[in-house]
Amino acid sequence: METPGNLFVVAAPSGAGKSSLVKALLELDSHLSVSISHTTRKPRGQEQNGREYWFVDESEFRAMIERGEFFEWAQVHGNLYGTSRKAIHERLLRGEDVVLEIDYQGALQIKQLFAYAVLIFILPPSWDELRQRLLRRGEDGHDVIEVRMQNARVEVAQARHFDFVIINHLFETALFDLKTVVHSQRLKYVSQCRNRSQVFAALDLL
Ligand SMILES: Nc1nc2c(ncn2[C@@H]2O[C@H](COP(=O)(O)OP(=O)(O)O)[C@@H](O)[C@H]2O)c(=O)[nH]1
Ligand SMILES: Nc1ncnc2c1ncn2[C@@H]1O[C@H](COP(=O)(O)OP(=O)(O)O)[C@@H](O)[C@H]1O
Repeated sequence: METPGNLFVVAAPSGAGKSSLVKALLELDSHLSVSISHTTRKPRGQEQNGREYWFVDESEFRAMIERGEFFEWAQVHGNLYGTSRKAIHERLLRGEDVVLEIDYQGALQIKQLFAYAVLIFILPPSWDELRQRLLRRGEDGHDVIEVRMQNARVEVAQARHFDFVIINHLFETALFDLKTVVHSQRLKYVSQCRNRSQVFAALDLL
């Protein structure tokens, strides 16, 4: 089999710019694909089932948990989110690089399963700017934004557990930083092959 691909995990408080950065990165990097999570959150205006997320109801999500279909899952801002095995495992086995856009709880679970995963945390330049971005995005109501601002304090405190922290002040600078992290990990590829194969063997993925 091929050597498993690189696994990048990007987490951030809501509104920091994580989705925008990952989208821009994917446009620049054809070797990278993004994992589509399952969520019980309702779709926003332009979101499509199977593109941003797989939108499911809570009973379906809980049945997937029971069947052991998730590598990780967590409750975030009152909704359930999870990365299905199906979403990433075949692609990693084919040697493709995969990026997960998930919260810090999921990121830490992934690190337990895949020690070689690279954890990247995106910070906003300030609390004020974070609120402005949530308001400008115009997708969430006042109450939802307040919950996200409160949760952001807890989330940002977790940044120290991550391998890299990128401040998204100027978008192009943050994108450059993200690209650099991805490229540097690829340069380490050869030295990590053995460890990666061992993890996959231990998880019965080979
Ligand atoms: N643990 C976990 N968190 C996820 C997953 N998918 C998305 N999230 C996180 O859930 C949070 C809310 O995501 P979303 O509702 O899209 O809001 P947004 O971050 O404001 O765009 C974000 O921190 C996401 O990174 C997943 O599969 N697992
Ligand atoms: N560096 C930046 N400067 C100004 N606005 C930004 C920057 N990065 C992202 N944004 C904007 O902030 C809002 C939130 O970004 P988004 O990518 O949806 O965040 P997240 O996925 O972290 O919740 C969007 O309207 C986006 O266009």
